[in-house]
Amino acid sequence: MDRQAVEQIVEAVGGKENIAAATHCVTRLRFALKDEGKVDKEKLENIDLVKGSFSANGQYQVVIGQGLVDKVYAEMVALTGIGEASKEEIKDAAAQNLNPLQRAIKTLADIFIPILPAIVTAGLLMGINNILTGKDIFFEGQAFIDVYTGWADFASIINLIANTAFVFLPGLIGWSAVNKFGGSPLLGIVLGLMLVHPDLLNAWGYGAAKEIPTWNLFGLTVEKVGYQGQVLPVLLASYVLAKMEIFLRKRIPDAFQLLTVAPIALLLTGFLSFILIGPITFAIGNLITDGVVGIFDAVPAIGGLIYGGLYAPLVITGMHHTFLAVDLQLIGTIGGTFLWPMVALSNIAQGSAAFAMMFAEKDNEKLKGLSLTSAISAWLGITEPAMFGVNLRYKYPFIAAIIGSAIAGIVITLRGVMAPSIGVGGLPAFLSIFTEFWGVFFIGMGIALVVPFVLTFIMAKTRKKKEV
Ligand SMILES: OC[C@H]1O[C@H](O[C@H]2O[C@H](CO)[C@@H](O)[C@H](O)[C@H]2O)[C@H](O)[C@@H](O)[C@@H]1O
Repeated sequence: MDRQAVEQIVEAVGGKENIAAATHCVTRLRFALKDEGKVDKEKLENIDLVKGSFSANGQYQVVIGQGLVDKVYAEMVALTGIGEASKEEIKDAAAQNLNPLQRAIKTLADIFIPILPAIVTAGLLMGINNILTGKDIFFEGQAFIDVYTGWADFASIINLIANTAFVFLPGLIGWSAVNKFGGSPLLGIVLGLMLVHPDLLNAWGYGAAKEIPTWNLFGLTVEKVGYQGQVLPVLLASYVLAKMEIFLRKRIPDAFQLLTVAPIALLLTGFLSFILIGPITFAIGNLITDGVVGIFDAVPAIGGLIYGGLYAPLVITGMHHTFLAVDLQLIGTIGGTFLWPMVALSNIAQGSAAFAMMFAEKDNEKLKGLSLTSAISAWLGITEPAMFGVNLRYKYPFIAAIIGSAIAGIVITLRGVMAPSIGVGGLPAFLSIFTEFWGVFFIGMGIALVVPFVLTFIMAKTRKKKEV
């Protein structure tokens, strides 16, 4: 690790004294600065390690890149004495600068980011299962497991491992949400799993059920159904649980806390969840899903154009993970998401625009190297190095990528491309797309690869001609 470069970063953001707190995500250092006016942006962006920097969501974000950012952060912690505890502090410090809507969006993103690895893994494994069980991939009219029947159970076990994260999704969300709201994560897991308890009628069987089982609470009838695939019930229940736990902890003497806090909080939240929170949020969740599906059904091209085009600008703000909630809700209710395939194509488009810069700016050695490595990263699902390191610096590659991504978005949305899960973005994404949509998805990939490349190259040449 280049210690001197890390020192330069600290200096450029206004010195150790200007850092209220600092943390990092997959690719960026995130600072809560006392005074953002003290940042020397030019000096900062001239440091080799730095791919770009900007202020968003009350944080000053410095793009370093996947893998490296952890090391830079560790070095900075050693250098400045900023403790690991500052991870929470920075969120609080930065949240002070946000309005309530921004804060709600950020909260949602913060809840879904920690569960992303489990979901992406599920998507990748579902992809393997797709290949083994999808018809017409290796043999006409038949799946691989139809011809090699011995592989059927192998595929079945892969599928079981893959969909575990989805079957118990409320458990994962409960853990992350209660943690975010300041309660005990373990209680969050219990709460989430309670909502998908096997004694309840599985939500996925609700529509087909001849009779809905009920509880009778002194005359009040409560449906005995689970909340598989639902996002809102567990989110709101987690909020209630965490706040109740905090309330009780403050009022109950230490000696009685173990005996009282968790049982009371869980019991009350449990009853509230089945009687009120669950049924109400279930209905709201379905309304939101119907709304999103309705828009994409009515005007698919516009939906594709907007989401395909605007996803990359959303990544700039760091708020893109908020949409994971919508993806998961779609997967839980209609069995797949038509939004995430566009995310994957947007990743590819950013990579291609950056890649084109390698040829357009042949004489710029530093840019050439960065173009290639950041393009590869984007093609594998991480776009910040390409966006901040190359495309946004020159602006036109970013615009070219957005155009390519929007066109690809329109094409795949018009054909209703869906994924059973969120998977690894970029080029490997096809694995996580339902196999019947592979053909049109490959066309979308082709557009996302070629259009940004060609447009960037043409724009670069046109600009050069004008300069002469
Ligand atoms: O901010 C990091 C990256 O976040 C997104 O990608 C990650 O989440 C995707 C699901 O939303 C997943 O498919 C991908 O494999 C993950 O890397 C975003 O799409 C990227 O542009 C961004 O770099």
